Amino acid sequence: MFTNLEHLGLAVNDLEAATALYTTLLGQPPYKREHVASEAVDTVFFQVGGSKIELLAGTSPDSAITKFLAKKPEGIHHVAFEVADIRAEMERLRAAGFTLLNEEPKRGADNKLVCFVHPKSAAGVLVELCQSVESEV
Ligand SMILES: CC[C@H](C(=O)O)C(=O)SCCNC(=O)CCNC(=O)[C@H](O)C(C)(C)COP(=O)(O)OP(=O)(O)OC[C@H]1O[C@@H](n2cnc3c(N)ncnc32)[C@H](O)[C@@H]1OP(=O)(O)O
Ligand SMILES: [Co+2]
Repeated sequence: MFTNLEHLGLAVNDLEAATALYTTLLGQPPYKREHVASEAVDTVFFQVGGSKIELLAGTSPDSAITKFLAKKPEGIHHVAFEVADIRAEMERLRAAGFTLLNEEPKRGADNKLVCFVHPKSAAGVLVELCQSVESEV
């Protein structure tokens, strides 16, 4: 079951400049900065009510964010939903014909297990499923 819009992922060229901008825009500082080596990204998280903004910058040429920004302007990169049971949701989406970008859940940022759905099977939106690690059975 999808339980919440967990975060909006924004791809940015200059993480420090974007962090300063969003600190002013949101009127609050980020609550977390995290490097995710497996994705070759640096992330900065802001909490906005029940949702979050995740700023992402690529840290290597083969980072998905670097590749994205080589072809597209800065902006919305993905939408992430919180799920109660990521494995069950992956099975459900596979059976429904969605293309998943990873076979198994993988460690994401912010203490989450994550999986991505290809934008081509989600009406042009890169969708991320997130399950809190603490809640993993
Ligand atoms: C996990 C840490 C953190 C977290 O929250 O926990 C993150 O969120 S990390 C986020 C970065 N990691 C990822 O995005 C992993 C999943 N992404 C991928 O596997 C690729 O980026 C992929 C498959 C979506 C695109 O791969 P690639 O760029 O090599 O392919 P193309 O450029 O050929 O794109 C194919 C096709 O898809 C369109 N596209 C690409 N990226 C996006 C996007 N973010 N949103 C919407 N559409 C996207 C692209 O335009 C191409 O379409 P076409 O019509 O053929 O031009
Ligand atoms: Co994300």
